[in-house]
Amino acid sequence: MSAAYDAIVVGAGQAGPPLAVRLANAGQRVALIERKFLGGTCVNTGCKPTKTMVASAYAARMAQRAADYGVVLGGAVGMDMRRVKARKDKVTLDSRKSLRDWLDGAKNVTFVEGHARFRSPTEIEVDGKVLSAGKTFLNVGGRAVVPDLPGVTDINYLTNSSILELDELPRHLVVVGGSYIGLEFAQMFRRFGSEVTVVEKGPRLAAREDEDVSEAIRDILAREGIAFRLKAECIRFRRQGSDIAVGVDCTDGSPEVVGSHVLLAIGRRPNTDDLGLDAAGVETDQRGYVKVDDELRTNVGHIWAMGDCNGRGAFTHTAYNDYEIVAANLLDGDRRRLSDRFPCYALYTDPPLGRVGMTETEARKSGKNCLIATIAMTRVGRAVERGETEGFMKLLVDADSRRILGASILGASGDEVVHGILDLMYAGAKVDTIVRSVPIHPTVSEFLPTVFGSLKPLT
Ligand SMILES: Cc1cc2nc3c(=O)[nH]c(=O)nc-3n(C[C@H](O)[C@H](O)[C@H](O)COP(=O)(O)OP(=O)(O)OC[C@H]3O[C@@H](n4cnc5c(N)ncnc54)[C@H](O)[C@@H]3O)c2cc1C
Ligand SMILES: NC(=O)c1ccc[n+]([C@@H]2O[C@H](COP(=O)([O-])OP(=O)(O)OC[C@H]3O[C@@H](n4cnc5c(N)ncnc54)[C@H](O)[C@@H]3O)[C@@H](O)[C@H]2O)c1
Repeated sequence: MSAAYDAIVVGAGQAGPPLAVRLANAGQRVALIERKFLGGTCVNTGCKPTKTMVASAYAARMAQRAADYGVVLGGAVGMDMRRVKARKDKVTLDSRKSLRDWLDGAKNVTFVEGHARFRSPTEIEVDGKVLSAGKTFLNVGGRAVVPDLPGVTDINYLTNSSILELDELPRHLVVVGGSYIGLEFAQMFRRFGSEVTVVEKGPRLAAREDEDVSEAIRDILAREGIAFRLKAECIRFRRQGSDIAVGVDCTDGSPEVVGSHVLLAIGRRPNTDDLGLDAAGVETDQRGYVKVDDELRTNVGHIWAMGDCNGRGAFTHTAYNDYEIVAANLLDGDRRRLSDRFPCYALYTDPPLGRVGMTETEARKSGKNCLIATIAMTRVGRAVERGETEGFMKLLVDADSRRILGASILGASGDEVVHGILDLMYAGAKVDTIVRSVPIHPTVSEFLPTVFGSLKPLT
């Protein structure tokens, strides 16, 4: 028995549900298939739970620093990890429920629970039931990489999913991987009161960023008491009583770090290995990401791939934008393109790093005639008033076109401030526009005209 639809959407992450509803509202019969939780990674094991816990960690930090602000607390600051978890669970469950309510209210969308696998280019099997459709949209996301490192199967390691289930405080959390996921969890648990060591195989943290940004992030986190073991080449694990010994073989320091818990945060892989893509003839690259064109179409004309599984973005906003691109082209006659998008994201350490466009390293490699300006957050009045003066801003401009090339804003509200720059880039405006703007005082953003006004050649 096979059920026929106009469209099948596989995966209810950030792109699948809105596309299913748009197609259904346009009169198409749509099946939306999800094997686990509505909302996918972001809602259940990614952005939402982590940023909710980052908020708890910020509150803990402010309580620990209360005396700096003249606030007298009744006693020592402590954590109730069960309440931290309960708060996080509520935010996640509320979000999942509101998505469920929205989909329940959508006409023409059939929600199918189970694991989807292609049987042919137009047929998908879910728990023995076959669904067919003229168009299929993949939104299957990704999962944590579990490396094939010696001893890894002998220990109880944590990933970004299982660490969210902890309702106790790790005595010593060893975080393997010093990038976005690792650093957010490292700072969070340090603020909750754990001893934390970050083990990174590369020579620096967040290696996609400029070296000065990586250094500043490391300094900020080290001042909070996080230990780092960089250039950790031969990582291996062994049990030591109830603890876990992580072999790091760094060039200096002890060859082992012994912790009570280990978090693996060494990257993500797409959920495309168990999707039967061969049966559909859909091509992937060497790492398993589905190959797509500028409109997110795969090599099979009636199959599209959106979100993390296409390797063209790794964020919630890029997955959602993929939905917008597909919907615009299919339903609105609006030729939106992947190549219209500027890279942008934030790292939610505190202070956060807001990023858009090129890094300084990329600007140098571009061969363009570039201008650069920087300012330390110690010079930003609002940051001083808030007692949050760590970090700096770095801005890059094309000297010939006077268009903004990129920005790294590591500092108080850096994740928000960067949007003023992002908006100008989308507007195609010259930097002179912002130099003449009159911003509100006192804000962190008010320094943008001043900094853009002090551009120097990038030598
Ligand atoms: C710890 C962490 C923190 C993050 N923080 C941020 C952040 O602050 N900001 C940000 O922008 N991004 C963040 N991200 C990244 C963000 O979560 C992802 O980029 C985003 O969720 C990708 O959405 P997606 O729709 O592509 O896939 P997903 O959200 O992963 O959804 C895919 C869905 O498909 C389902 N699925 C997979 N295979 C099948 C199948 N065969 N059959 C049926 N269903 C299937 C899965 O169960 C899942 O529900 C974070 C990620 C992590 C891990
Ligand atoms: N704020 C955000 O938007 C946010 C937050 C978290 C995650 N994410 C998304 O999740 C994705 C994955 O993040 P991630 O931090 O897991 O991966 P990543 O690919 O960004 O970084 C992995 C890190 O692990 C290191 N590494 C790799 N193998 C190792 C090994 N064997 N031992 C030690 N270190 C090793 C790498 O050198 C790198 O520094 C990101 O690309 C991002 O898109 C986004």
